[in-house]
Amino acid sequence: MAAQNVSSCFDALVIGAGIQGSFTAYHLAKNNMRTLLLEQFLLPHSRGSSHGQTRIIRKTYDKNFYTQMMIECYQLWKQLETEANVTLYRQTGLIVMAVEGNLDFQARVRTLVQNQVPMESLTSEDFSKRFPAVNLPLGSSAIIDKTAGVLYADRALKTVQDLFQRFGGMIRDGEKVVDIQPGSLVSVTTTAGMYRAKNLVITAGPWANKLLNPMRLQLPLKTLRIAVPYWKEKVPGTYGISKSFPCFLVLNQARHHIYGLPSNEYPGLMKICYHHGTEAEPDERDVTSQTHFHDIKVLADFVSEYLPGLDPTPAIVESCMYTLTPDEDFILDRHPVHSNIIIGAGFSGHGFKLAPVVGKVLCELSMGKRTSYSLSPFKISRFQLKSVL
Ligand SMILES: Cc1cc2nc3c(=O)[nH]c(=O)nc-3n(C[C@H](O)[C@H](O)[C@H](O)COP(=O)(O)OP(=O)(O)OC[C@H]3O[C@@H](n4cnc5c(N)ncnc54)[C@H](O)[C@@H]3O)c2cc1C
Ligand SMILES: O=C(O)[C@@H]1CCCC=N1
Repeated sequence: MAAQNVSSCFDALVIGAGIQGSFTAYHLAKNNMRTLLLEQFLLPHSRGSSHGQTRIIRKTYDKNFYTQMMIECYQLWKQLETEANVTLYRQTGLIVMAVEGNLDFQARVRTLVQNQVPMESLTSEDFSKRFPAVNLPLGSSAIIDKTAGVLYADRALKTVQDLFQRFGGMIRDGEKVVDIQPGSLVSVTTTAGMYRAKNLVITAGPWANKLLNPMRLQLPLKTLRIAVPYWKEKVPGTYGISKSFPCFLVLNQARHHIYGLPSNEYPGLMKICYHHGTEAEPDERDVTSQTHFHDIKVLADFVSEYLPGLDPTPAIVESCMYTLTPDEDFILDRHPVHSNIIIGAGFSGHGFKLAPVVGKVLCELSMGKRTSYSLSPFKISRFQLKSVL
């Protein structure tokens, strides 16, 4: 269908069909808003932050507001599974490990206790009995967040997009937004045509600042290319989901956290990542192959120390993007000048599990409703901006 024939004015237009934009569009369509979701690439694609087969879901957070949001996220993920009759979540539990006395660890335990999340503290004897294939260094603490698990990410993204369309929403992929003209009706020009909408939501992942620049807004975002390595089990199944091996998170063992998921998506291979990367433009993510070198070395040392049942050389390395804010909290707010332009950005490598609630509050902002959560941790005004009109 040519863009010119598409209904000329929408209630809402969402730019970016990653998990945040897709969930926003889903909630808007469920609220009977005539909604268009625009995506620069043909779907599905692997250039942004939402691709890949799995993500961790957990209530373990150091900040109470995320744990509170996660309580509703679990319900909304469940609802999505029911609406689409698919399985998106598998409970595995999450081991959290840190050096004794680590303040981040203590904050996470407090938040779990405060919110009555089922959890268990493990002594080192308990630990080695339960997880004989993991070396917990002397002087470490460990807990299990029992409700944590794996989200099937690619399947989840497609499910949200399918349901959005089932609720009457329209997706146009392979259309890059090249111009935005603010106003009471926002005009959006793509490589294929022009659309108008009463409200615009920008959820463009690592491309957010490129879209905001012409509107004189630059958020303090860093875009990082992230290595996604898979490590081979010496004995297949040692760390397997079918043997109930959990996800894990090691706090600041290196400079940044290290996390892993049980072997599942590629049989015999376990995904273990470093919660950091190298600064890169999203369109240049793959131009040099050398920059994963440091992160892989950190992970290889970790694997040798903690997970002796894995070969410490990755079998596969994929890539993904993070968009970091300085405090690693999200940006969920209105454009400071154009109040019918809503921004969801800076998901800082931990936004997938929270997307059902992120989408809900971006929808609420767009519809002028009172938001279900306080958005003060997510405001643009917490930063000193260089260039806002
Ligand atoms: C390796 C890795 C592991 C992670 N692990 C976890 C985890 O375990 N748990 C967790 O909760 N989170 C995790 N995350 C984070 C989570 O995946 C991200 O926070 C989330 O996917 C961000 O989604 P997004 O929609 O903001 O961005 P994206 O997925 O990048 O979506 C933005 C979309 O906007 C489109 N776009 C941009 N510009 C334009 C334009 N001009 N016109 C049209 N379309 C445009 C892009 O093409 C893209 O599709 C991980 C991330 C990575 C990279
Ligand atoms: O959000 C998650 O669970 C993962 C693991 C911890 C660091 C970031 N992403």
